[in-house]
Amino acid sequence: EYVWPSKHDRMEDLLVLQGGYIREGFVDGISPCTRNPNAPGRQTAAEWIRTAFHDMATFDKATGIGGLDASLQFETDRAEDAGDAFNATFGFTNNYYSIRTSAADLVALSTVLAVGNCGGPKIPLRVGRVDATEGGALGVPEPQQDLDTHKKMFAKAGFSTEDMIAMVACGHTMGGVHGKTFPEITENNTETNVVHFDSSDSTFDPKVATEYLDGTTQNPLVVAHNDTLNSDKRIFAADNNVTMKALASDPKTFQSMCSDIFARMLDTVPSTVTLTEPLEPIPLKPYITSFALTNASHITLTGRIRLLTTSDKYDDERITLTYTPRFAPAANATLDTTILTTPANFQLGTSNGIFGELFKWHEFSVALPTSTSIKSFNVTVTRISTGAQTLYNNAGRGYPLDDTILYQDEQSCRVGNNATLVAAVRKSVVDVGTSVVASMARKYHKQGTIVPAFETEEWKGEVGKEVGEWVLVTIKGTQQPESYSTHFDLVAGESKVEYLGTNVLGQQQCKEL
Ligand code: HEM
Repeated sequence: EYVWPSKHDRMEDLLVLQGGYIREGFVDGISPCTRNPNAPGRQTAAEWIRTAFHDMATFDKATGIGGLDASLQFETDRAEDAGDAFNATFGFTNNYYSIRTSAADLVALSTVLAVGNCGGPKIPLRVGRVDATEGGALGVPEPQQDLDTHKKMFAKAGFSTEDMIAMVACGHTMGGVHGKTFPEITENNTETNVVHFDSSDSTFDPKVATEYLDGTTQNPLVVAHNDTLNSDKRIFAADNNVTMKALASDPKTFQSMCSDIFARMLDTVPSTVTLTEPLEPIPLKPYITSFALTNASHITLTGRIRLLTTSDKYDDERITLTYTPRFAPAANATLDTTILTTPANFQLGTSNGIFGELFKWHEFSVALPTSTSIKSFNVTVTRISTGAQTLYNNAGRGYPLDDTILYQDEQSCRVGNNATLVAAVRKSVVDVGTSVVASMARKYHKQGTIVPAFETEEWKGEVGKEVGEWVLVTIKGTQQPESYSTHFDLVAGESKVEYLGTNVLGQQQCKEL
């Protein structure tokens, strides 16, 4: 069962928040499916799928080395990885790349979205892939190799002949062969020339199989004049067309066979990596945008609740939070522990995914007394029309908040390359000598790849003035432009605020508290 917060929350956002009020918009990179508006002849959805295959293809099942690990980022000048697709894909995934979203997970996500957005099935997305730090083995299949070589290559990676046929056919329902990269196949080397694998090159459908079987195919890897280059022709016929006939039998079978084989392709990872269960849209997910002191007597809690909903229900819900204070109120005092939320309005206050997910956002911002503070909250969703209530309590634990260390976002900023981060840390923790640090995921350029690498830097804090029961700790460090958009944790002993973004620091001034 999902427990908030999770270190995979960000990947879930990237999977499900494609449009509407709060959106990550990963899928924008492949809209439309038909073409890349900035590069004639190219089709980004097809490039993303091909990227996953090339990255995975050199897996060695016997040793557990290779697989989907983004080692392809170091291999893009190899002859077997010809074309613009790979650097373009990593260039795009870089926009979402972070200490919690590995390049390899983003490549897997991009295939799931490319297939799902362009008429294909919903491939389950597991996450937790770890990026390679250097290039791996050679061994991506090339068209001029014979069938026996291809069978051995796929077998080495853990796939049977039938698997190979399905994987290649499902892959080659999108896109085509570029004259610029493979002029010997297309016999036309102009920049924008592309010969598609089937007549519906931007739709994930069985035409690659039906046209092959009915003899109308124009697939350049089936009908090339130089038969040596006809790798699809040899592969598709490798089991006497049994698998191709199954793929062509009906669109549903095609979709489910492709989903199965692509899931296995994406989940081919180094044996040292453990993947999660497939990500599913989380029914109710809180987002805390600020949890910080406003003064000695008040702590501000600002955030949003994202509720998975349906189109006939999204404006029929009221959401309230009920919180548990960290300290009981004085005997004669009463404490209202209800936090009201307001439904977001802009763009109906909803966000959507590409697999029919619909979410409604409800927002809150409250000033809570520091004397009692907050330890956790539960969320109640009330259907206005019927009065029916549902309680969300984070698998029985409540949604936790730790006020031991608070990130004072308004007091933090970056001027030039000089970043100042301010934390408010409980006096009781500072007084016993606990050091307060920022653990900064510095990004830096690494030779031979366009994907930056991470190095965790520790920035030490300096104790400053007291604000009620807290002490302000100022943490200074320098950031080069490549790290303007990265993440850090604030740490005081056992207490942490994790995965805070640096991208807004440059747009604000450090305000005094
Ligand atoms: C023996 C195995 C394979 C061979 C020899 C092969 C060969 C090729 C070649 C020569 C191209 C043209 C690339 C270009 O001009 O940019 C291509 C494109 C493509 N391949 Fe494969 N491929 C194989 C397997 C696969 C598999 C298993 C997948 C996916 C699961 C896949 C997905 C794609 C896609 C989507 C394209 C179109 C790319 C675009 O339009 O930019 N291929 N393949």
